[in-house]
Amino acid sequence: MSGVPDILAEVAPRRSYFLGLDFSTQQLKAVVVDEKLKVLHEAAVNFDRNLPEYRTNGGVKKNGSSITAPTVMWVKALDLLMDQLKITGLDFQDISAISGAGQQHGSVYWRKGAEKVLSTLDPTKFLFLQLANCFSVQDSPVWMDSSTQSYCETMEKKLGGPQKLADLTGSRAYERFTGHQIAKILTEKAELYFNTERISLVSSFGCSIFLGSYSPIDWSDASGMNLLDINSKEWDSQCLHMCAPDLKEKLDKPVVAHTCLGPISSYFVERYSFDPSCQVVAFTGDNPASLAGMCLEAGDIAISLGTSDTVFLWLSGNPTPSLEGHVFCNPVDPQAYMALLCFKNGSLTRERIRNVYANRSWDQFDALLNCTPPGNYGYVGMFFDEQEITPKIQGTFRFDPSDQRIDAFEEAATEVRAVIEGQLLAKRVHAERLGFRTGESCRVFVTGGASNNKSILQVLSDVFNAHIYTQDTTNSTCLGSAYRAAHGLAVKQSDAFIPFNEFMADRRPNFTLLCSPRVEAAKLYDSMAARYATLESSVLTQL
Ligand SMILES: Nc1ncnc2c1ncn2[C@@H]1O[C@H](COP(=O)(O)OP(=O)(O)O)[C@@H](O)[C@H]1O
Ligand SMILES: O=C(CO)[C@@H](O)[C@H](O)COP(=O)(O)O
Repeated sequence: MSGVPDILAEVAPRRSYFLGLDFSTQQLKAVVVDEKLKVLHEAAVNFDRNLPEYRTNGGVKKNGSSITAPTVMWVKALDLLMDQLKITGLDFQDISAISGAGQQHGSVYWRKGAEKVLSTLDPTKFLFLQLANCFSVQDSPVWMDSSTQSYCETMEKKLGGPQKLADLTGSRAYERFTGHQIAKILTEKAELYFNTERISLVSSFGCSIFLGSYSPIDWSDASGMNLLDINSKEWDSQCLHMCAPDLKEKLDKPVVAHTCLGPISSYFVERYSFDPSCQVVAFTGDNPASLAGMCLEAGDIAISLGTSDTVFLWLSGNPTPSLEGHVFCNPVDPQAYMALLCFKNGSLTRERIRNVYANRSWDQFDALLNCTPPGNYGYVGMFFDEQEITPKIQGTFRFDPSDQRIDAFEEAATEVRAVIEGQLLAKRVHAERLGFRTGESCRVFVTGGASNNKSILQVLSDVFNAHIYTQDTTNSTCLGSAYRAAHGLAVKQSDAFIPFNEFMADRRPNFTLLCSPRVEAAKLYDSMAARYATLESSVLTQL
C-alpha cells in the first residue's frame, strides 16, 4: 500500500467511475475507468468520417499556411460521443468526476453573450444546435498553423531575443502558439476580436461545455501560448500587451491543473442523468494528459505517434528552456515541469507514403519496411510535407550512401524504410540535444495511433537502443484525463495535496514490453544518428 488513504472509497462508497476525454486533431475520444482505474469503456468520433458535412481532411481545413478546424464540429462530435457512450450501457450516474484534454495551442473565441447560452442550455436539444452561434470566430486556429511568423519575430525582438522569451515562457516564439494566433486575429479581424468575451484553448473550451460556464486555462496547457510566465504561473503582462488589448480579462486567471472547478452543468444532469455532484476537473493539453496517463518517472521518455509525433519527459528542478523544444508546467505536480519536442510530420506523412507505395495498407507498408535491413543500404530520407516544427524546414530530401542528394529512390521499400528511419533518427538527435541519453537501461513508453504498429516500434527500439513499452490502450491521453479526474477529486476531498505518483501507486496501469533493441542494429544507428544530424544541418544551412 502507498500509505495514501483510499479517498475515493471514502467519498464515493457506491460505484465511482471517471470519464476522460480527448479533443485531439482527428477525433474526439473518451475512456471510462472504474474505481481501480481499469478501463471499462472507450468511444471515439472521427471528424472526417463521422462528420463529413464539415469537409475536414485529417480534422482540419488548410488555406496555405493557415490551418483551422470548425469549432462547432467539435461540439457536434461531443453530441455524438455522448450518445455512443450511452449505448455502451454506461450509467452516467456512476461518474464521480470528469476531466479531459485538447490538442494544444488551438484557440476558441466565445462571442459576447455566449456564457449565458452555456449556462441555460435546453437539455432536450443537441449542444451543436444551441452553441452554433456562440463563436465569434467560426474556424479555430489549430496547432498545425504556421502563418504567424511576423508576430513571432516581433515578440522575440521586443522581449530581448528568443532565449529571453524562452526563459520567461518556456519556449521561444512558435507560430502555432496561441498568443501569436490571437495577435493575428486582432490584426486581420479586429471586429471579431472585440466581439469576443472569452478566449479558450481547445482544452478549456471542452471543459467549459461540461461546466456550463467558462473554464479557466490550466498552467500546463497555458505554457503553450508564449504568454505564461512559467516560473510565477501568471500571465506575463508584457507578452499579453504585445498580442492584444484586454487579453487578461479575455483569458482569466490560469489555474493549477488538478483544480476541481465545480459540479457538472445541469444540461448533462438532465439529458444524460449525471449525478449533480459529479465534479469537473480542469482540462489540459493532450501531451500533458498523456504524461499523466503513462505515469512517467524521471529517466523515462515518452513518444506519442499520433497526428503529430511528440517526445516528452518529466523535468524535476528548475527549468532551463533552450531554443529548441518546449518547457511546460507539469500537469500533475505543481512544482515540476515537462519537456516536449513536437514533430508536425508524423502520422499523416507516414500515411501518404503508405497510400502511394503500399496500396493504402499498413500490412503492405510493414512488409516493405521489414524486407529492407536496418540502415537502408545507406539511403537516408527526410520527409517534411508540411513546414516542420523541429527543425523549421519544408520539403523532401533524399540522400544516397555517399551523402549525395538524389530525386528518388529506386525501390518502394527504400522509400518506406527511409521515412521511418528518418523520422525516428530525428527524434533521437533532437532528444539528445535536450540532454536525453539513449541506452539499454532506458525505457521508452509509446502511445498514439501508430504505436499499434510493431514493425515501426522495432525500428524505434533499435534507433533508441531502448526497450519499448505500451499500455493496453494506445490512448494514454484519455486515460491520463480519467486519472487526473480521479486525482483532482481526491485532492479536493483531502486536506493536503496528494502527489500524483503516490495516488497512482496502487492503481498503476499495466505496461507491456513490446520490443527490445537488437545489438547490431543499435550499433549501426549510433553512427547513423551522427550522420543524420550532419545531413540535417547541411540541409538547414542551404535553405
Ligand atoms: N497500424 C498502424 N500503423 C501506423 N499508423 C497507424 C496505424 N493505425 C493507426 N495509425 C495512425 O494513427 C493516426 C491517428 O493517431 P491518434 O493518436 O488517434 O491521433 P490524434 O490523437 O492526433 O487524433 C492516424 O493518422 C494513422 O495514420
Ligand atoms: O502542437 C503540439 C504539441 O506542442 C501537438 O502535439 C498537438 O498537441 C496535437 O496533438 P495530436 O493531436 O497530434 O495528439
